[in-house]
Amino acid sequence: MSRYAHPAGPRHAEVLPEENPPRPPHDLTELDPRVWPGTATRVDGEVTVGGVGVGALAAAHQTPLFVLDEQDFRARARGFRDAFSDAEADVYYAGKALLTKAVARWVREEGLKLDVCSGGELSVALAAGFPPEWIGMHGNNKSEEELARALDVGVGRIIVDSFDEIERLERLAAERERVPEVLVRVTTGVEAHTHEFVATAHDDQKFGFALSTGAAMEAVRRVRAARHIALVGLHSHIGSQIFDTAGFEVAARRVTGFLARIHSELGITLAELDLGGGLGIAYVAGDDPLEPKSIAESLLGIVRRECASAGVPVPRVAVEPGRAVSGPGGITLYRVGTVKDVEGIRTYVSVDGGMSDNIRTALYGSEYTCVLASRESTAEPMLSRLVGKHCESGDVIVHDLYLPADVRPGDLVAVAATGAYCYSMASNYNHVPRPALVAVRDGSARTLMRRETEEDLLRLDVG
Ligand SMILES: Cc1ncc(COP(=O)(O)O)c(C=O)c1O
Ligand SMILES: N[C@@H](CCCC[NH3+])C(=O)O
Repeated sequence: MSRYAHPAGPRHAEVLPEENPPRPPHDLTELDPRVWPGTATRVDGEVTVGGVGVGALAAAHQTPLFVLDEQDFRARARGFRDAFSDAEADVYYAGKALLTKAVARWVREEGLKLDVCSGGELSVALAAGFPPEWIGMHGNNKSEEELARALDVGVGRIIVDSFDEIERLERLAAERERVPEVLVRVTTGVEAHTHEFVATAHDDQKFGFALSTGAAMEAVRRVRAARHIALVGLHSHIGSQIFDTAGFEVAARRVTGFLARIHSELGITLAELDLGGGLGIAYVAGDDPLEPKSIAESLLGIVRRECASAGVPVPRVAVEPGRAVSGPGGITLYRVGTVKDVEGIRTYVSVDGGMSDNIRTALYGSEYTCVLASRESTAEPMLSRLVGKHCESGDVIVHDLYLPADVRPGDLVAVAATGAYCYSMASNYNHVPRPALVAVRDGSARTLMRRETEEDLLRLDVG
């Protein structure tokens, strides 16, 4: 049974009073600028992004289609760089959110560094000509091959995450007569206000060394004792899609306090403090993300104050935003295939993608905004569920949304804020080829990732 009742629409006359339904928006055609890419607008009723209409995009590149507003991406990258420029802090774009060769080049051109967390992400960065010394390498279980490659290409820094890794890195570095710079990843015990799957600073999880158990201090000691590893700093990342400053602030205070403790107990001055990523973005109306400038002021202020009161030099600060750079500029276009009214319950609008191009709804219960994009309609709002084509009833893209009641097969719908963690988490479930990713700018579209074909899928099947 539905959780929601439709207030008035013809398709949902029966009222299911378990909970209040979401209210229909005043205007189903509106593109809320907080949620949609900077250049998104309607022209003669059709949604356009980067000056290109969705109809033309779908005709040229088929659907589903990831569309990325290059101007929006670059502006957000610059926004972070500028927000942290006073302190000469480093901004590392977290490539896990979305990484292609073109994206890596934009990141470089906008003056950001790059955080990678696998050999695959590292290869994309290197293939794009990204300077290795501007790359930070993450991962809680980096393989020998990944660490060896990071050393061989000379990545700027490695963030160590386990005692096994410290030993492994020391051995690999000694074999190569190299001395990589490392940061120790610390878990500060902060309970970030976000989905439990994306919170990363509480003690009971796989990342980092806990401050509370003494593991973090032990890691610092071991790295110091290792002859082929240079300890340059500490790293803390509390989680992702976070809206309130409190979690960031408490973590910054604790990790700076730890830096001061290292200074007083071990006589070591650490030069770098990386406070990770995690800034939330607006997925639906009412989401109220923090501005890079305000978070920069608050974090830098805390680090300076804590250092001053402990009498330690202020370290160079780094942050690692991913979602907040690539998320808002991306949309996904789908073509409606079937519209099924489940009498008295709701209407299921099925599109030609689903959980293989957006797993976030199924995985985290994420919310999204979706509009009819190929045309405007004055039909009344119909409470709908946007679902995919996969063989899974949890294959939902948007649980509850209002679409015009005349939505029909052939229409294009657009889902907003899919630039982060959608393409990068895409799969081939049900042997569905992954969509193309195109960048739009100044009226033209450029393919960044071509659509996968069935031949691509069969190529791997060598049995
Ligand atoms: C270590 C680290 N840095 C940065 C990020 C980027 O996070 P976000 O995309 O939320 O900014 C993540 C992902 O949560 C992460 O694990
Ligand atoms: N993949 C997650 C965020 C995790 C980021 C990596 N630590 C998301 O879509 O929200």
